Amino acid sequence: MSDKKNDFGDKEALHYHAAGRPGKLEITATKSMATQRDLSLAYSPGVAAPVRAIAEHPNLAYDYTAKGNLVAIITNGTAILGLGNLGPLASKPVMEGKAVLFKRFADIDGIDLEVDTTDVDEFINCVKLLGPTFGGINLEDIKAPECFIIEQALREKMDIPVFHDDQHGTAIITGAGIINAIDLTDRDIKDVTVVVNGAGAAAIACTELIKAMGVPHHNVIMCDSKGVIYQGREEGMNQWKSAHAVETEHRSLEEALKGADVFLGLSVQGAVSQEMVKNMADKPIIFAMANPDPEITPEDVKAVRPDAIVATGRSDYPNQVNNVLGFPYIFRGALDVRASTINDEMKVAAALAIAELAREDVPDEVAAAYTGGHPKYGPDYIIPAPFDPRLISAISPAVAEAAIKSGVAKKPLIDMNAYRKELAARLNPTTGTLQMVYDQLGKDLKRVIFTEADEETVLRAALGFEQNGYGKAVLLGHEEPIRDHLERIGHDRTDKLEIHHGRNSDKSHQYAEFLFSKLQRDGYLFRDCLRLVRSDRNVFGACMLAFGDADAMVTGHTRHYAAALESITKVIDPLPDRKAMGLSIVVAEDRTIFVADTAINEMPTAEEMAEIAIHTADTVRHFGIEPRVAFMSYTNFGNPTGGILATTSREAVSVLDTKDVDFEYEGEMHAGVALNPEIMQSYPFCRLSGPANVLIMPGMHSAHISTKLLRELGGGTVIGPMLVGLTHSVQVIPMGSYASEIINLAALAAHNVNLLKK
Ligand SMILES: NC(=O)C1=CN([C@@H]2O[C@H](COP(=O)(O)OP(=O)(O)OC[C@H]3O[C@@H](n4cnc5c(N)ncnc54)[C@H](OP(=O)(O)O)[C@@H]3O)[C@@H](O)[C@H]2O)C=CC1
Ligand SMILES: CC(=O)C(=O)O
Ligand SMILES: [Mg+2]
Repeated sequence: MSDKKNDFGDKEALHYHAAGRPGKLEITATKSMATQRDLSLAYSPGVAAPVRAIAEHPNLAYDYTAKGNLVAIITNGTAILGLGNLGPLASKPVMEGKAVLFKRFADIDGIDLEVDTTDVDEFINCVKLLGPTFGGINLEDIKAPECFIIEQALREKMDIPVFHDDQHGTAIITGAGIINAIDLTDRDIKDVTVVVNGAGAAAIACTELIKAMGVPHHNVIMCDSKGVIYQGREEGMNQWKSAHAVETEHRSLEEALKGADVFLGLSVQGAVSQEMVKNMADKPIIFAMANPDPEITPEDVKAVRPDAIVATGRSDYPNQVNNVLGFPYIFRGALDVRASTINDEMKVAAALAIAELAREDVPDEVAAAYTGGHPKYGPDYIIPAPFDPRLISAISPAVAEAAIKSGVAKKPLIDMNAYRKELAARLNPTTGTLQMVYDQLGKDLKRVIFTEADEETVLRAALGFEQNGYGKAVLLGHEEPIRDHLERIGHDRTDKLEIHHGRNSDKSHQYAEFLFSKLQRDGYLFRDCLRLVRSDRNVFGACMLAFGDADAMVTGHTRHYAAALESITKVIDPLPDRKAMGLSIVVAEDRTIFVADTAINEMPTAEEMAEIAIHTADTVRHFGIEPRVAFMSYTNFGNPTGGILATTSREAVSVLDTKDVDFEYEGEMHAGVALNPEIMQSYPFCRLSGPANVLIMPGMHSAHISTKLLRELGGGTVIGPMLVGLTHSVQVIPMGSYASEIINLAALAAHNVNLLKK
């Protein structure tokens, strides 16, 4: 039984596994199988063509089958986590779990194979014979010392990567954590003394890696179930343990831990007591990694050693040192360059990439996935969290690059930068949609105002925007809180930042005069305008744009959309013949859809809807997407007749018919017809050549509600609403946006500057 740090019990865990379709996996087809023709292509006779091609050129299996993205997670269940030898069938939930992690974190298709034998040769033969099916083999939870023999033999016999996760996956993450824990406690790796508890698969591999990283052999004492492994010991030994035997007086874990700097636990629950950690050196580093329950809990450590850095293998404590941080990404990199093996160079590259990533600022999405505030490199954050979306683009390219350099890549990558972007887009389709925008920004840096820079989230976004090379961040806000946040975040280049506030700006008078010239006939006095410029950041920022003191602006983190817009439009006019409007971008797994008007025109007339469609189509083209516009309704082509909302959508189509537009449009229709090609086939006269990618809504309520629903229910990532149709580039973010969402809109704001010039 666990110590119940988690908030669920065994009953809930069992229900989770049994609910709906039992287990955690299913297989889905990647090709259409809707018609007789599809069947002929996928199976007989169509399948004969790839069969012959592969028979002639075996490498074509990577082009015509799932092999290249398919990894087998293979075990015999002899060391299931720290639960021991419970057999192959009982190990299935863990192996299915690993398959899910492969998919979730690296888009790799994993399949679990539980092999019913403890005979080493039988196991080796079984796995070897399965070779043609897979792009890689992940061995899991096979006990030592058999695992060493099995892995070694399979590496020699197979031409695809074979990787025993409990050995190398664990060693890589432990290595990364140790690098950072040593750094944070001001130690030198050559001086640290280490006690390793456990002498099995994980412990031996971790010990080998930390020694390769610089910990001297004689500074490491290894213990197993019989105590210290000292030179000359005979009981319970094997060649792998002997390699780590040292000359020492110590015979028990308790004795070995006296004065030790580091404890690495890869054994069983409860193997370490509070008494033992009390006697360790100052600022001890304690990695209690037995799963599911550690050798000692962080609470028990902290009660007696508040100065300790503690890590466990679990996700419900800080510092999760678990191989989930490694194996998905290591295989991703190896598969993508068709590496024949995963060698030491690739493992070291992975460890360094992980250690490095922990020292960078943490994005809000990661912070939001964990309770306890925004993690910052330090004793409680020595290693990135598994939900960190940056892991894939940090680790996999490092592994791929090391494979290429060490000569084991059969398909070297040409463009590492493009690969990094592709990886980021693979798990977060938003990145793909915005990539073109980001690519263009790098070539032409714009000055973008962040109006609420004294809000920490906005400040992080501004710094991230600048650090990523998207443009120059111009900060609006009170200087003192901005500097306080910067200090807390650990930003050390404050001298390079440009901070403004209307209250102490020498431009305020000039801006107020300009504003007065615009507003005097609306009853504003000069002093009203001066007050606005000094106190309303949206007015001040908009004036900066009007005077060319900055190129674009992003605002709205703490003010309602309408309120922010009201201030902005006091200064900035709509474009001639254009309507200001809000355009939201919904990035779903397999497509990107634009929805308008999500922000400004509450009940557009038919003419206004047509206008919104024209401007949206124009904007969509700037994203490199050919618009297919659908006018939305709850009715389809006049059936049923419907009320004002339906008829307005229908009339908007008629209005467009009278204009000479160069994009596809159709309506009125409901969302099913617009987005589902099979339903659309029921209306053969429909002029759209494919599913719609621009949805023009009959009112702001439906536009707003539908995009918010998608955002909350997880049907897609929603960017925006993006404000279009003003003479200067301004974006108003939804209140309380994450830093990454602010960066996206800041990037769009910078990108739109050039569109306005066209
Ligand atoms: N956090 C992570 O990412 C990972 C954690 N682990 C954890 O590490 C542990 C070991 O896994 P693995 O190496 O695969 O298993 P193995 O079966 O290969 O090794 C188990 C080792 O633990 C030793 N052991 C058992 N009881 C004790 C004890 N009371 N004191 C000291 N040593 C003991 C065994 O000693 P002996 O040789 O005498 O039998 C053996 O050397 C498990 O708890 C597992 O969950 C493993 C992989 C990854
Ligand atoms: C994490 C893991 O692989 C184990 O505990 O065995
Ligand atoms: Mg394991």
